[in-house]
Amino acid sequence: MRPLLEITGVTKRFRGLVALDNINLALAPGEIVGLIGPNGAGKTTLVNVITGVHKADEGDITFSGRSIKRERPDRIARLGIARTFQVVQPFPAMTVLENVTAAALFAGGAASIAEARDAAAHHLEFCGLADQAGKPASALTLAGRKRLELAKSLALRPKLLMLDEVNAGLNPAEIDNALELIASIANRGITIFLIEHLMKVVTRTAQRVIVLHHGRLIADGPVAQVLSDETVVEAYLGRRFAERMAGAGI
Ligand SMILES: Nc1ncnc2c1ncn2[C@@H]1O[C@H](COP(=O)(O)OP(=O)(O)OP(=O)(O)O)[C@@H](O)[C@H]1O
Repeated sequence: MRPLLEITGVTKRFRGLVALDNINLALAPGEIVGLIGPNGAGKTTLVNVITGVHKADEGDITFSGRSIKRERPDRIARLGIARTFQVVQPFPAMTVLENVTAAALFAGGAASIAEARDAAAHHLEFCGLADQAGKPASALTLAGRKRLELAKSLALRPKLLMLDEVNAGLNPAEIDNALELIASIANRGITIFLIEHLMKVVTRTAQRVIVLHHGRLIADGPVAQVLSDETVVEAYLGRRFAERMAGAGI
């Protein structure tokens, strides 16, 4: 099957620092892929390069078969790549519904504001926020703001959704709920790239995991295989984690 996203030979430097070093990877339609790695490994830089926030110094990025390397971030978003941010930033004075309506209008395709509002209401329902629609976004809890972020992303009608630490700061019950929501988004055929520190999230949700370390891709494969990979254990996970995973039969 043709990959939805293909990254070939991508390098990104910040002055002397090589933040991404000759990265090659592909995401197939409908996959859930985890992206892990220690602080400073290059995870957010990779997302920023895919979304056009930073331009790659070398290499190419194709989406649905066409190069997006030189496209602007707004154009890339409209082509079907959405992302959430580590720090969620809704328009605080606008209602929850208005926030998602604004995203739907940005995406284009709605014939009128009323149509965008209807689509937004549908996304809020899907994300379990229908009863909060009339509240100002500032009134939401952190878990609520993360759901709002997901609803806004869905309003862009993405083919690829990149979730940057979407579970950070949530309690275990909230994480369970968020994972259920992520799985149901994937069930709609949306490819998910899950940038995570929480290993539990990756092992429970992703089929495949990619590991970055010092800007290099050091592993890419099925979750169980990567988590028992010697290089990954040494570079990132640590011996105790690997033993715990083996004990849990993962
Ligand atoms: N705009 C920038 N200017 C200069 N250096 C940057 C910039 N963005 C990232 N870097 C550097 O690039 C490297 C990779 O950073 P990046 O934020 O991509 O890592 P990360 O894996 O997302 O880390 P974390 O898990 O802490 O978010 C780091 O050394 C970082 O300091």
